[in-house]
Amino acid sequence: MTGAAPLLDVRDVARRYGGVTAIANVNMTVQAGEITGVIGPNGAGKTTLFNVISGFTPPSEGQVFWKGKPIVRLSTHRIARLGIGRTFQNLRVFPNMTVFDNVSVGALGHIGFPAWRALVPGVGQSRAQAIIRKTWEALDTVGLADRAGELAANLSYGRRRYLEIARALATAPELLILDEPAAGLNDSETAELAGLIRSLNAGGATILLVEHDMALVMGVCRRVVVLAAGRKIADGSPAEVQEDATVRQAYLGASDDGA
Ligand SMILES: Nc1ncnc2c1ncn2[C@@H]1O[C@H](COP(=O)(O)OP(=O)(O)OP(=O)(O)O)[C@@H](O)[C@H]1O
Repeated sequence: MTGAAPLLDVRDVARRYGGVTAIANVNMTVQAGEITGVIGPNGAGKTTLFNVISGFTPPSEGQVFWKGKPIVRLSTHRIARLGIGRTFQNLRVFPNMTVFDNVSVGALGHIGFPAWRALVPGVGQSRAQAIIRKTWEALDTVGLADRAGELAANLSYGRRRYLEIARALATAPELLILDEPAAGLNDSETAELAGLIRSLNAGGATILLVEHDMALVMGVCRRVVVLAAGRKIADGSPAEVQEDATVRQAYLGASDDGA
């Protein structure tokens, strides 16, 4: 643990859906510059935690601080603009739009482009240029620049995962939240993804990663938080959590943990 103030600080967060407690008493921090993993058996509450952090779900209890400021109850849009970008477990690619347009949607949401601005000479133009620049940068980072003009429907499943990452990158996130980015990828694609995650991190992005692929998590994360049945049961280095008896039990006890 470093003594520096965390970039993200999740405090005593709970989220209930009627009688179902998806997560409870969850505390965790993310330090700037780190790659932090969140693992846990199916239904452990990982996606719910990500949804709370990114504003897609309000917590029933608790607070989330971004650079020391509370962010719960801010809109997803505001949270994205503060610097938290995310991908989704289920791909949200628009198949009938080009690769470029799929990504520019992310840049547009971040930079903003109210319609009236397009009518003001100079103003509209500079915004449009910023959107185009951010879009190309993001496509370049994930290696999809040469396919910018193709329909997203033409991309393989693995490349669509990269497209989703590019869209999140186009919002210029300081914290990039990746929700099961390796789902559906084969071994070589997953190894390539590990390289991309490391290079994004080397380029300055702080990363929060939910994954079932243990080799990926243990290979790229410096810290791993383990959830089981909505509670945090471990938080430490990959070696520490792998040796943790409670973690082993949680996985052994899970009928289908996918790990
Ligand atoms: N909108 C919702 N309404 C009701 N229950 C929900 C809702 N979202 C999540 N839950 C429940 O909360 C619990 C945690 O779900 P969540 O999807 O966060 O787990 P997870 O760890 O991401 O699972 P997986 O690895 O299968 O994606 C589950 O019991 C789930 O059924």
